[in-house]
Amino acid sequence: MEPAKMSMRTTGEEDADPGKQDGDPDTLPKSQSYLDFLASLTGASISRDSQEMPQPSTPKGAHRSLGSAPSIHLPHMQYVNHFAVDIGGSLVKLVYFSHHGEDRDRKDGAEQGGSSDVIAGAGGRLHFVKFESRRLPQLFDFIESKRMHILEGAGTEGGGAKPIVKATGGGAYKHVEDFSSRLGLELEKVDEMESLVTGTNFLLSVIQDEGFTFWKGKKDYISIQNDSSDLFPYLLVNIGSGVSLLKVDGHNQYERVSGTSLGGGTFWGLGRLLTGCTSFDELLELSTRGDNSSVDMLVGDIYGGLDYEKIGLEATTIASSFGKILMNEDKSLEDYEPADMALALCRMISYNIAQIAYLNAKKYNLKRIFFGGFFIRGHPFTMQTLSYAINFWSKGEMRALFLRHEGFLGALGAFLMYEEGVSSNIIRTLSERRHSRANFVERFSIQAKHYSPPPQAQDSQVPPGPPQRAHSEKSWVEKFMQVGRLSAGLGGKDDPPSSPDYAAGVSEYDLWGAETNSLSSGLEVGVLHVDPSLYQFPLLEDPSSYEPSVIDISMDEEQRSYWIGVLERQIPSTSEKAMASLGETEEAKQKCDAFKWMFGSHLEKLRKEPQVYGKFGLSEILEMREECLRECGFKDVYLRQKKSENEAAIKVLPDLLAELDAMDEPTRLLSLIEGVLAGNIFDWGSQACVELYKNGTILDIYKQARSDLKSRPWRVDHFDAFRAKMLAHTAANRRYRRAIILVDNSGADIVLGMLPLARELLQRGTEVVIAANSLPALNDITAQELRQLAKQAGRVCQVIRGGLETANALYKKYRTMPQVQPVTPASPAYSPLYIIENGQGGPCLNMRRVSHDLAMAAEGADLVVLEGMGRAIHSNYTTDFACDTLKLAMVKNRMLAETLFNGEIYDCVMKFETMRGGLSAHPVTT
Ligand SMILES: Nc1ncnc2c1ncn2[C@@H]1O[C@H](COP(=O)(O)OP(=O)(O)O)[C@@H](O)[C@H]1O
Ligand SMILES: CC(C)(COP(=O)(O)O)[C@@H](O)C(=O)NCCC(=O)O
Ligand SMILES: [Mn+2]
Repeated sequence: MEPAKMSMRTTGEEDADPGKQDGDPDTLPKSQSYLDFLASLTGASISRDSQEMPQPSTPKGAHRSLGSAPSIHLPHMQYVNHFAVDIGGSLVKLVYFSHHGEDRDRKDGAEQGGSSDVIAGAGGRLHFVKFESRRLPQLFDFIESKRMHILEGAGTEGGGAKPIVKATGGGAYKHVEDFSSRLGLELEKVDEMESLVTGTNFLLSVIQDEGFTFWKGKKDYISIQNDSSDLFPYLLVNIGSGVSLLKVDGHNQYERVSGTSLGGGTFWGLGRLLTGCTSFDELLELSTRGDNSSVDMLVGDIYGGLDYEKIGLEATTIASSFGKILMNEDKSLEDYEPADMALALCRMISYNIAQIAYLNAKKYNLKRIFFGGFFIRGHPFTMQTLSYAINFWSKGEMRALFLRHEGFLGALGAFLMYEEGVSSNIIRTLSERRHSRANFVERFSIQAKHYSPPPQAQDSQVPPGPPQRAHSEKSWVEKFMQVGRLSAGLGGKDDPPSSPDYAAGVSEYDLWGAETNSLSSGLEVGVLHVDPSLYQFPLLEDPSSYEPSVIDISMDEEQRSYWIGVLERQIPSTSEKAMASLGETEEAKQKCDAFKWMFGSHLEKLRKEPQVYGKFGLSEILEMREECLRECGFKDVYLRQKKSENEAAIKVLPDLLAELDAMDEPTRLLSLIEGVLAGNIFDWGSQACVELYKNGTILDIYKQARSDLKSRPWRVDHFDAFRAKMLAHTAANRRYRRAIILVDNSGADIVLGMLPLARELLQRGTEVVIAANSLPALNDITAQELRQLAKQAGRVCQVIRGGLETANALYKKYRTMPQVQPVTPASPAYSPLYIIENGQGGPCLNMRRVSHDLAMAAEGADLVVLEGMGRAIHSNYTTDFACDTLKLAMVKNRMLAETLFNGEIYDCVMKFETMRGGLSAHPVTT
C-alpha cells in the first residue's frame, strides 16, 4: 500500500449529499476503505504541510454552555476590579477580584449545534497579595497601577460619592485619611473577628485541600463535607502581630475566647533585635539551622542530664526559654549564635501559643484547632513546632490544623462582606455559591519574579531604573516578549521604549514591593478562579471522597519522578507543535520560550516540593500544561492536526456504517467497541504514539492494534457483560433512557469510534448526550468542533442527522438542556443527540466541576460512557457513578499499564460497571 497515493484519493472525494439516507450504499459517496483512511492519516500526520490553517475560532471565554443562564451575571463591563484590605500591625493583605473581559456574558436563544458567540461562565479571579504595613505607599502604587481605586462600573460615576472599600484590621481606623487623600477611596470598617471567621469558613467550605495537618514534613489534607456539616465547632487561632483565639460554631456563630500579646510581632521584633536579620524569611530560615540548647534551659540542665520521669518530662524538654543565658554570666549577645536564638524564640512563641490554644480547646471541648495568620508563613518548621506542642499538651487527643491561605483570612472575609452597591454582582456570585466547590478553581501561575531571562534578554541593554508607574494591563509574558523583541531589534511601533517595567522577569509584585504567599519551602497560594457556570456532576456516587486523579504524584515518589520526567521530555515536541500552530514567527518563538520556561518551572517546583500545589495528580498536571500554553498565547496547538484527521475520518464513515449495518447484533456490538478502542490510539499526548507517527508507521501500529484487539480478553474485558445487557435490553423491550458520552480525541477516535457507538444507542431509542471539551487540549475534540463534525456525519447518517434535529427542537423549546423525554406515539422519529461542553480544558476530566449543561444532562441518565486514557484511566478509573458506567481506553503508556493493570503498553480496557441491584435500564413506555 502506498500512503501518498491513498491520501491523494482521499482529498479528491466530494462531500456526501445531505439528503441521503443512512447506510444506503448506493446513495453514499464513493468513499475510502477503512485501510485507505489509515493510509491517508499516515500521510497527513507525517507531512510538514506549510499551508496556513485558519485561526482557531474557539471562544475566548473559558466556558460556553447552551443551557439556561445561571442565575448569576457579573457586571456588563469590560474590566472590573474590586478589592478589600486587611491592614494589620505588620502586613497589609489585599484580596482583589479581576474580570478580564474574556469572560463575556452569554447571549440567549442558543440553538443546539450552537453558535460561537454564546458564551457563558461570567466569572473572574480572586488574587491574594500582601505588603508590609510600614510601606503603605507601595500599596497605594499597586492599587493605582491596577486602577483598582477607580472601580469601573461601580455606579459611582458622576455621583460625586467616593467609592467605598471594605477594610479590616487596625489600619482601617488608622489610615482612613491616607486612603481618602491619596486614592479618593472611603474605607468602610469591617469587624476584624467577623472577617476572620467569614474568610476561614469560606475557605474551608469551598476550597479543595485548604486545611491540612502537618507531621514530620508530610501534609495531609482534610476533607470537609460539601455542606460543611462536619466542620464545626473548631478553634481558630490567628497568629498575626498578636494572637486571637476564636471558638467557631457555625457560619456566623463565633466568640473570641482568648488572646495573647506574645505573637508574630513578638517573634519578629525580638528576633530582629537578637539576630540582626533584615527580613522575616531570613529569620525563619535561620531558625532551621539552630540548636536551642545553647540558649534554652532544658530539664536536663537542671536535673544533671536526667529526665524528670515522675512528671513525664524528658531531659531535652525546655524548662525555661532563654533560661540558659543566666547560667553563663560572662557571655554577652555576640557570644550566642543567631541561629540558636532564632530557634529558641520560634519555639518559645509557638509553644506558648499552642499551650493557650490547647487549654482553650480543652475548656470548650473542641477537637480541631486551626492556626492562621502570617506568623506561620507555610513554614514547615513552625508548623511542626505547633503540631508537636498540640500533640504534646493534649497527649495526642487534639490535632493542629493549618490553612493554605493562612494570612488572608481577614482580607477575604472583608471582601465577602460586600452586600449591595458597587460589587453586588460579584458578591452575589461568591455568596450564592459560597458552599459550592465547583465554582472555585485554584490556578498556580508561575510568577515572573522567579524567571531568569533567556540569553538574548540578558544580553540586552535594558537599563535598570525605577519602576514605571503607569501600569499597563500587559501580562508578564507580553512584557517578556517585548523585551525579547527589543533586544532582538524587533521593536514594533506599538512597543513602548525600553523601560524597566518591561524587563523580562520583573513581576509587578517585585516592582510594587508586594509579595505572594510563597516561601520556597512553604505552600503556594494560587489565584482563585471563580466560575459560576461550573457544577459538581450529580451522578458521582460519593462526591466527598471523589478525587479526579487516580495517581497522586504529590504523594508517590516513584510515580512523581516518572511522570515529571515524561512531561519534561515532551516539552520540546509540544513546543514544536505550538510554534507551528502560530506560524514560525519570532513572536511565536518567544511565546514558545515562555511556555518552555513556565511549564518547566512548574515541573521543577513539583519535583522539589511535591506538595506545593496541594494534592496534585496527573489530571491536574496535564491540565496545567494546557493552562500554560493558553497563558503563553497558544489557543489551539493541534488545530491543524485535528482538522486533517477529522477530514480523513469523515470520508470513510459511510463505509464503516455500511459494514456495521451488515453485521448481526452481537458481532456489531463487538466491532463498535473495537472501533472505539483502536481509534483511541490517535493520541498526540502520548510520547510513545508520537514516536510512532514520526516514523511514519502509524498504519502498522494501528493495524497491529486492531489485530491485537481481536485476541480477547483485553486487559480489562467486561465486554460479555455489556453485550449481554444490550441484548437483554432489546429482548425485554428495555433500553437505556439517556447515555452521557464523555469523548476524547479527534479524527478516527470520535468519527469512527464514538459516533458509531452513539448511533447504535440512538437506534435503540436511547437519548444520547455527547460531552466534549470546552477548550482545546492536545488533539481532543472540542464541543464546537464536534458540532460541525456531527453535522457532517449527519449528511451520511440519518440517525445522527435526525438526532441533532430532535435535540435542536427540544433545546429551542426548553431553552435549556432538556430532561429525558417520555416516549409516546407523538415522539419525534429520532432520539435526540445532544452535543454539549464538558466545562473543561484538559485531557482528563474533573467531575467536580462540569458545565451547567452536563450537570443538567445527568438528570435521568442511566449510562455514562467515559472514553480515553485521560478521562477513563488517569482520571475516573476508580470513580463510581450512580448508574451503569462504561470506561473505554487504549493504554498508551507503559507505566500506567503496569501500575494499574499489571499490563503492557497498548493494552485495551473495557470496564463495565452496573448499578447495584441489576438492570438499571427502563422499560419503554409506548
Ligand atoms: N514579610 C513579612 N514581614 C513582616 N512580618 C511577617 C512577614 N511574613 C510573615 N510575617 C509574620 O507575620 C506576622 C503578621 O501576621 P499577620 O497575620 O499579617 O498579622 P497582622 O494583621 O497583625 O499584620 C508578623 O508579626 C510576622 O511574625
Ligand atoms: C494526555 C493523555 C492522557 C491523553 O490520552 P487520551 O485521553 O487521548 O487517550 C496521554 O497521552 C498521556 O498520558 N500522555 C503522557 C504519557 C506518555 O507520553 O506516555
Ligand atoms: Mn485525548
